[in-house]
Amino acid sequence: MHVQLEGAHARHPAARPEAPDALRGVGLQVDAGEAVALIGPSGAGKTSLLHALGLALPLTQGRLRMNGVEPWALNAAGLRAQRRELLIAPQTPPLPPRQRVVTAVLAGRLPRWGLLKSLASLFYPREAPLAHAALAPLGLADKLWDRVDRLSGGERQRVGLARVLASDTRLWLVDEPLSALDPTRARDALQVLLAAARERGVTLVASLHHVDLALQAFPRVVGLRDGAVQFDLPAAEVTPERLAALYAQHEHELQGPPPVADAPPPGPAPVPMTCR
Ligand SMILES: Nc1ncnc2c1ncn2[C@@H]1O[C@H](COP(=O)(O)OP(=O)(O)OP(=O)(O)O)[C@@H](O)[C@H]1O
Repeated sequence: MHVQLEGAHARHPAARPEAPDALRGVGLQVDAGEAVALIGPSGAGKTSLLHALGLALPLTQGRLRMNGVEPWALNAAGLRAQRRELLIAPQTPPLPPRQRVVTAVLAGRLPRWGLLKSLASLFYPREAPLAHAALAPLGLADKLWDRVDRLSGGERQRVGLARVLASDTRLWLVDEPLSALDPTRARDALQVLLAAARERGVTLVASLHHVDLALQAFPRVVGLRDGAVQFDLPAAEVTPERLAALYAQHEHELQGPPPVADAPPPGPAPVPMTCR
């Protein structure tokens, strides 16, 4: 899907009146099948930009076009149809505690399924092979029938990515997909995501706190700060000087998130023993 933002301003409904807009005049054009990384310090507007592209945050000024169509000018049914073409993957995937992994992954298909098929899938997930195929490249094939609340944080995050792989949408908007993964898993998961998007011609826009990974893996990198695009360049042209300016006063974020220990979920609470 081709997406184009011009002079985009947006603010969150709950923003304090004196707070500046989350997006302040963003211009961005992404071709069908292109992969773009968003980087920038905390509060730069990366999530807001993904939500604006994902029709979850309306523009207060400017224009958004998707395949030449202005989605916010459509009627409610048209807007719903446009939303079915895209998937927003939040940093922490919303996974109900007792849900099975297979059901969580197949949720990536829900926008395409009718109500009956969606409900039936909750009780009898017929498309389990589809979920299995999405989990396998992320190293989670053996977790298909596990409960999500028995997974570690990193496994849950990879289930969120498997949900993206299982969807058949044309635009993937992925918000910091690697925060709970160790460096090797993060690199592998990113390669899986990029390869799948490339093979299927899906447009991929991903925000990343791992600046090194963004520069290594993505052909094009957009630097955001204070709700505006600071640079939009091929990764090879993003120099240390540009990064230093982008992260000025936030230098510690340039190192990426702190290393994670992907601990298994906490076990059952200890049972108190009483001695007579
Ligand atoms: N739900 C909200 N309500 C009000 N203001 C918000 C909300 N979410 C974000 N903002 C504000 O919008 C601005 C941009 O935030 P955003 O979350 O898009 O940044 P970000 O670059 O994704 O940050 P991070 O890297 O920390 O996730 C910030 O000033 C933030 O305080």
